[in-house]
Amino acid sequence: MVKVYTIASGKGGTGKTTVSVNLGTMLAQLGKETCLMDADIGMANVGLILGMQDVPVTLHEVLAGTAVVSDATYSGPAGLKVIPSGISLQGFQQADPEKIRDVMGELVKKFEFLLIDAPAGISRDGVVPLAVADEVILVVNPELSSIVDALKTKILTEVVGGHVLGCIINRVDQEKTDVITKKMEKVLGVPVIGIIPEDSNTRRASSAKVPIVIKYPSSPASLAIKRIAADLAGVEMAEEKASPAAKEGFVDRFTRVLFKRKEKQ
Ligand SMILES: Nc1ncnc2c1ncn2[C@@H]1O[C@H](COP(=O)(O)OP(=O)(O)OP(=O)(O)O)[C@@H](O)[C@H]1O
Repeated sequence: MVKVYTIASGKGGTGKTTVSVNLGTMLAQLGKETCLMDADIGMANVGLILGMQDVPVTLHEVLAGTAVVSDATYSGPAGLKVIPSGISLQGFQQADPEKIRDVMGELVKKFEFLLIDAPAGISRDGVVPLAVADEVILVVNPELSSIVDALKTKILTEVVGGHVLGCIINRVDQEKTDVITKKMEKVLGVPVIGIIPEDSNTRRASSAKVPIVIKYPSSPASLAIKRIAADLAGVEMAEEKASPAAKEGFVDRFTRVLFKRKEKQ
């Protein structure tokens, strides 16, 4: 039986796409047939994060009725199947978000897990992914504005007949984990299903266009994402120790030295 999760936020930039890409990759690595669809059709990022920005057919064409789902499905890391959205404004204008229901109808026959990266904010194209999922997962940062916007998304999900499984708190200062968990559960009224620490390797992995769970598998954020994926997949995972931040690479070191010199001049 397929399980459909929509990864939503409310406020933009909370790490929704990072979580979607890495959870999808981990589920695939755990041997689950998994597909990630970028339903953020106005501000698509999945393709950019995975280096698929130049693919010829995207979800835009499928939602415009000029291509079929299989034409827009690509192989990603660890065997994850990816349906990226396009980045053109014209493609966005021609895409009909209501058609996501038809796309899902096809995908649910083929996969064990379908992850949908939803748009941030409250918009017409954002409502369908909230309504069609089995469960919605909110990705929220510890800041008040992020919590308030996540609460609005939770309420909207319920209004359209969807269900929120819980929230993932991303970019957490590890020393404040207990306080923030209690606060989040109280304000949002949903369980915290994962806590991902602030981790500079996230940005490095994103620049390299490789999911952090593959590029830096022992990094603190990777370990947190692996735990969430294992819980969703219902598999036991041995405890792994986080390794310190990745060593500075040659390019980083070169840039740092170069800029230091320039600053001194
Ligand atoms: N745990 C983390 N530690 C440090 N940086 C992070 C973490 N998670 C995400 N980021 C960084 O935060 C930025 C925003 O992440 P991302 O693009 O995933 O957010 P988003 O919610 O999908 O944004 P949008 O609303 O624009 O779609 C990126 O630069 C990403 O590398």
